[in-house]
Amino acid sequence: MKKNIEPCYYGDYLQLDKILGAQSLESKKYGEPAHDEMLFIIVHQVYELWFKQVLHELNAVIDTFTPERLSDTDLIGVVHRLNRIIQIQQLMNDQISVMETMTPQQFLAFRDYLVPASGFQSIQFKRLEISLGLKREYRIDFDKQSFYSRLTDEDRALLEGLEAKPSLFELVDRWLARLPLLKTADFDFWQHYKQATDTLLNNDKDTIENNDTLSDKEKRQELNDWQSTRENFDALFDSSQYASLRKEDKFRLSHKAMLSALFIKQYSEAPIFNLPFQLITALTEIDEKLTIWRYRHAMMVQRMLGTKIGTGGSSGHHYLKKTTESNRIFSDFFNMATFLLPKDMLPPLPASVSRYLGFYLSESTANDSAK
Ligand code: HEM
Ligand SMILES: N[C@@H](CC(=O)c1ccccc1NC=O)C(=O)O
Repeated sequence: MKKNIEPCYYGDYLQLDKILGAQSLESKKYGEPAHDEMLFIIVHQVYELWFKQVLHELNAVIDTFTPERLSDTDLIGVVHRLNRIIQIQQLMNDQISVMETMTPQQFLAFRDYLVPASGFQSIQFKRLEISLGLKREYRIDFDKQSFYSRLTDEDRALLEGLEAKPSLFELVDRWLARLPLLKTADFDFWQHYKQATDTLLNNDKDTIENNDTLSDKEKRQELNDWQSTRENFDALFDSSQYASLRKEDKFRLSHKAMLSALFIKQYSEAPIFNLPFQLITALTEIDEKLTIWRYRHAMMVQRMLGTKIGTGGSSGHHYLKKTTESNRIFSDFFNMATFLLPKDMLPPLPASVSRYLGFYLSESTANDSAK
């Protein structure tokens, strides 16, 4: 690092004149200044700053994943950055309660001045969703049309450009799919796994059938649910069945990525899988925290507006509540728990597998030609 020549001054360094001079109340322009609009503006500005930081980390993670191969040192950096994002998300979720100190009536004192603006126009939030992996086809119907119609041409072009690039979801999928975890010469995990899951599933079926506390209707319902779990399990061993369930959006990960992730989760305590496991866990956490934010925001909206429509033209609370479940990105990592076996049902990992994977995971892009 070089020695600084000019003295640095706090306010100049942070450009506080710009930041602290950027709160102009709409209500004041109309000659009716509303005390609480200051809070409304500052809370949104703080969110946008955190979005900026989250995007900064996320873009760095995406850049790391973009080359074909990833070294384990790269993976350490990725997990570190994702964990930083998670901490910021926690803060963003907690921040909702600061906004909620404003009462619905205090909000109504300036709300009409904001039409037709709304969070729909937060480009950084949309960038975050798209970069994580939320494609237009996954958005709910209202959002499919409205998503782009309320933006300036410039913003629309920016988001459409981003949609055309690989998202973190796609990059992680590709990385997982390339890990050679499926079969080695002396170890066929999947054959063993299939036998073990058959035993587990049949036990569950017996439990339902012999449960006298269930009515016939309840029993039928539980057996139906059991049947669809059975189909999901079968699809793990049958790529064409997997593909058809994937078409119905039952799975989003590719078949190979799904199996790799499952393998990693099963053997998460093996040192060689620990970093990949931390990656999967961090992505799960990011999805969960974003879902919690959507839910808390939707609750706040209900509290502020009841069932009034939004300034952005949506149905308000109802629309936002729907997006909490439908805008999930890494839901496969959550549902994967369905397929996990207890440790005592797992075959031990042969040393050859660890050695082989150890080589693969610690290999860097530069070493490719040496392979
Ligand atoms: C009094 C507080 C708030 C109310 C009543 C409110 C209300 C709403 C409503 C009704 C929508 C749906 C769009 C519409 O039709 O208007 C929306 C969307 C949105 N709001 Fe808020 N909001 C509030 C605070 C915030 C804050 C603090 C943020 C932080 C940045 C935020 C970010 C967003 C985002 C990103 C969307 C788009 C969500 C999506 O499309 O999935 N809102 N808000
Ligand atoms: N959509 C909100 C207004 C609102 O919350 C808002 C308005 C302008 C800029 C940001 C906003 N925040 C989140 O939607 C409403 O319908 O009251």
